[in-house]
Amino acid sequence: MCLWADSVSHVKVVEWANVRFLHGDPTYDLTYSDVFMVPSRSNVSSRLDVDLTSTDGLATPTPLVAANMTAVAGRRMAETMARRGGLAIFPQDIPSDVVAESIRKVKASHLVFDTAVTVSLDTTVGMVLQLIPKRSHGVAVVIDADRKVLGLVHPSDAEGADRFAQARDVMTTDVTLVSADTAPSEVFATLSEHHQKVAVAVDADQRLVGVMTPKGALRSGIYSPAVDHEGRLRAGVAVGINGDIAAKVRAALEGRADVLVMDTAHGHQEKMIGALGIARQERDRFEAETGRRILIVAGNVVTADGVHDLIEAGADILKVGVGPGAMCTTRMQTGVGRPQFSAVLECSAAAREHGKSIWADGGVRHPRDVALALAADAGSVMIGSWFAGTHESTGDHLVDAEGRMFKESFGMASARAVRNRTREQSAYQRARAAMFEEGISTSRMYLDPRRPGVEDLIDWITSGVRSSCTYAGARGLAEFADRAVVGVQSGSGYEEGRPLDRSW
Ligand SMILES: NC(=O)C1=CN([C@@H]2O[C@H](COP(=O)(O)OP(=O)(O)OC[C@H]3O[C@@H](n4cnc5c(N)ncnc54)[C@H](OP(=O)(O)O)[C@@H]3O)[C@@H](O)[C@H]2O)C=CC1
Ligand SMILES: Nc1nc2c(ncn2[C@@H]2O[C@H](COP(=O)(O)O)[C@@H](O)[C@H]2O)c(=O)[nH]1
Repeated sequence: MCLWADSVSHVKVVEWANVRFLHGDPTYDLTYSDVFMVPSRSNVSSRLDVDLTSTDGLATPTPLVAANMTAVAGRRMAETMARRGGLAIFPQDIPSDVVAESIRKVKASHLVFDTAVTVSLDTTVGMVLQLIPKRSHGVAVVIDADRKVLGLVHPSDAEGADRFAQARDVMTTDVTLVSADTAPSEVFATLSEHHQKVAVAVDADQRLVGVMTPKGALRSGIYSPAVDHEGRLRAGVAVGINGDIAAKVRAALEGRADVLVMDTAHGHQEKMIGALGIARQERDRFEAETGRRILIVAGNVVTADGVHDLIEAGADILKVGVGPGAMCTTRMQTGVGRPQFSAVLECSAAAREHGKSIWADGGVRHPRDVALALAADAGSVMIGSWFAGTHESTGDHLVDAEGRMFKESFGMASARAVRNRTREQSAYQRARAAMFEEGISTSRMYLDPRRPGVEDLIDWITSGVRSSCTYAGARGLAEFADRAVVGVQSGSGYEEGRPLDRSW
């Protein structure tokens, strides 16, 4: 720790770990809400000049990871996250053959066009309306047995129709068809010209490839997809620390996982260290056979000691965060955990000593939280509950008494998740395991009507982070962590920054 004068802003700052603090060394641990960043002189003249490539060794174009939670990460989330440059991690509780099949589908998806919601001519209107919200593009494509496009159903087409009417009765045949190699900017122009909301891409045999909205076309010009060695979308898989670790790791690797997440609540325990040793062995064997090196993420930890021990045991990236999660009861139940900003700061510095990095896991509720985690030198940021409230999360759409759409979420250490995870054990063992719940079993994650899709949230987050980088004068995330100057604020300081939607 040292005192020094900042050459740009001339404020006295203190270097603590990897971030510079205004006004000296904080004497207690901090959450994201406790801190703010001050602007510095910058020569970055456009937010689009900022490169958001993750600094965690995976080098994904967008430093965001959808958490390995059953209510969050499934096939649609994985595909959409990767198309926009991030990642999703399939949870440990899903059988490995199901995960492998989901990854196969993710890797079969188009890099640019979104996978369509498809129905046949005789699908009932009730079913069509249930399927449309599974994706953000807001339509169902009617196809025949050969995947040839017959029409489109918009929710408005089905208004007033009997639920047992069929897609053929309500579909429109006024479809903007484009070839699958059309540039997104051209798709955008065509849609504007025809006043259409969605273009349908087809191959040379007129078979459906995917769909694109004007927003999707814009996004394709901003984001690069996260791709594997074959140019296919990437996805990760989580493995718990119980049972046959070698078999589970092998199944994940053979199922084409691009990153392996060794995951438990208390990552700094001997059982994790043993499990990591096994995972590393399997990973190295896989590399020798295939030439593909898969990075291992391990956690969760919140101390430098935890970081050092897990890196020694084989971790390439550390998952950091105990108790900040929205579904989490750990802190209230055990008193254990650590305010997340300080946990990220200390653990990222410890990991960098080994040339490694961390993921800041949990507690993110606003774009600013992601920016602060990256300023504290997280390589990527993992988000669970916030993403649970989107079209692409795994849950069904539900509607409350006021007509607001929500999805149900739950913690991975809740009684509900524990019951699921221990389903092959005896009733007695399951009941005993469920006594140790550290998460909530049901919660409502409302879809934000302005940002109902995970891509809307990614846009919101990344535009915030790009802007944070330019305020700090950084063109990339390593530079951002280097240049960010952080201050500690009071509760009223935080409150002052919140927008007001009505007068006071
Ligand atoms: N980031 C966080 O703050 C937290 C995250 N989670 C998430 O919940 C999911 C389930 O994790 P987990 O409960 O570890 O389940 P796991 O199924 O991975 O089991 C954990 C194993 O570790 C043993 N263990 C020892 N001490 C602890 C402890 N303090 N907490 C938990 N297990 C302990 C358990 O034994 P025994 O059951 O006999 O004690 C069990 O064998 C994971 O996805 C995890 O990331 C859960 C809690 C906190
Ligand atoms: N203590 C618990 N932590 C949990 C549980 N389920 C998930 N998690 C952790 O939260 C993050 C996601 O945080 P969020 O704020 O974005 O929702 C996740 O990755 C886990 O580490 C739980 O039941 N108990």
